[in-house]
This record gives sequence, C-alpha cells and structure tokens, in this order.
Amino acid sequence: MSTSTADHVPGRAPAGAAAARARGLTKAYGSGETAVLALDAVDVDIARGRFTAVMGPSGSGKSTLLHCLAGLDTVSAGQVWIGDTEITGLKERELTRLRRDRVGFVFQSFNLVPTLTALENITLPMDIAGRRPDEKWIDEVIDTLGLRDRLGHRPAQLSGGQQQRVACARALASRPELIFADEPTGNLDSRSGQEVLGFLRQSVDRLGQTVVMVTHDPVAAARSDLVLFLADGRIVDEMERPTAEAVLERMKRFDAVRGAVPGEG
Ligand SMILES: Nc1ncnc2c1ncn2[C@@H]1O[C@H](COP(=O)(O)OP(=O)(O)OP(=O)(O)O)[C@@H](O)[C@H]1O
Repeated sequence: MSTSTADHVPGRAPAGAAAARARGLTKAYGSGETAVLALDAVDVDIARGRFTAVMGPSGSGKSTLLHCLAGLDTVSAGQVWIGDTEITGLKERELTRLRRDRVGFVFQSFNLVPTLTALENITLPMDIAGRRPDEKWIDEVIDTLGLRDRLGHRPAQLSGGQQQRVACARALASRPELIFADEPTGNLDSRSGQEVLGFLRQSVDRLGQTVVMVTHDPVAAARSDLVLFLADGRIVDEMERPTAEAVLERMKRFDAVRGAVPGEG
C-alpha cells in the first residue's frame, strides 16, 4: 500500500496542482542545548482537491508542520507557499489577511464564540473581513453539514459533534483554497467523529475543497486520499488510498523502529 519507492520521495508530488508546498521547511524551538528540531528540512506538496492526512508518533512534528504550512507559526528556515504566494517572509498583517481570505481552520477544541448563534459563528470570519457571504455557497455548506435546523442555537445548546460541524462550516464559509484540521475528531465520540470526517470527505468530493488533517486515529486517516507519515521532523513515508488496518500496521513500525526511513521494512 505504501507508495514509497527508490525514485519517489514521500510527500513530494509532480509540479503543478499544489494547494500548498514547502521546501526545506525547518522549525527549531528554543536554542542551545535545549533546542528541539521539530521539522528537519521538510519538502512537501499538498495536492489541490484532495484530502491529505498527516500521521506520526507523538512529538514527530505533525502540528508544527500544519501550523507552518498555514502561516500560524514562523519557520526557522526554508520556504512555504499557499498556492503561488510565498508566505515565508510575509509581514504579519499580510499573513493575517492571507489566513483570513484563503485558509480555513478546524481545531480539536472547536473554538466557537459562545455568545453567538451557529449561523453567526459560521459567518463571523467573513463579517470581520467585511465580506458579503455567498448565500448560495453558505446554504450548500449548511445543508452538506446538516445544520439547517440548528442555525439559531448557541454552542452550549449543541452537542460536541454539532459544534465541530459548525466549526467545519465556518472553515468552509469563505470557500478557502485550503482547510487545515488539527485533530478535528480528538474531542468527539466515535460516531460524531465519523460524521465530521464524512463531512470533511464530502467537502472534498462534493465541494471540491482541499483538506489537510493531522490525526492520531488510523480510522480517521483512512478517510483521506493520502497519508503522510512524519517521524522525527521528517516525512518518512506516504500511503495512497489508506485503510485503517494498513495505517495501523505502518504506525506499529514506528514503535518497533524509531526513525524509520523511506523504503525501510
Ligand atoms: N512551543 C514549543 N516550544 C518548544 N518545543 C515545542 C513547541 N511546540 C512543539 N515543540 C516540540 O516540537 C516537537 C514537535 O511537536 P509537535 O507538537 O509538532 O508534534 P506532534 O507530532 O503534533 O505531537 P502530538 O502528536 O503529541 O500532538 C516536539 O518535540 C515538541 O515537544
């Protein structure tokens, strides 16, 4: 199932349809003896219109990769692009605008505003940006996520799964080029988690979105088109059309062989 071969570098795709990409992406935290190299010269291409999952042992750099690709964190070295825009080197104001206009986020903790209704939460980023929502698109998103009868509810009146669906709708509302999801099912029971994954899947299949998701869960990763495996800050393997069993097996090899390299095993 793994597609790593001698002539293919995991995480790299042919030139062209990348929604985001990084070259030599390096991120170190701290300095001197306590420095941690969270990302070690990562090259990656995130294909447009696909659902990419990022997996790897705890501390392997998954969240750091997501944050650096999304412009939420600065890099120590290397370059990152969203579409054709190089984001490394952008000033904070330009970066804020780019994140607002071109990227959607879904976090483990939902991050909804408790005093606003579901609908107000969904359109909040656009309201802040002073952009008129595309009503037809928002309607489609709301129906795809099954939120029609919950729009007037506040987060406290919604289940965790419904809150995460609102967060997904908020991420989709501005029709971003790219959605980054960091453990979106981490706080959900398995049924709600499956529901949310189903909606992320549909946002790719039906709405043509691009999704990058960090997860610990092989079942969640199995909903993606491609799994990238990180170990010690490097992309060491990838898997097309993953199954939960194959992902689990691959993850077990990290326990057995720390610091696995492409083509090993
Ligand atoms: N703000 C920070 N300051 C110092 N070190 C950090 C910081 N954030 C992350 N790290 C370190 O960088 C490395 C990668 O962390 P990261 O959170 O990206 O890993 P992860 O694969 O997402 O882990 P997990 O699966 O446990 O969430 C780890 O060694 C971590 O301790």
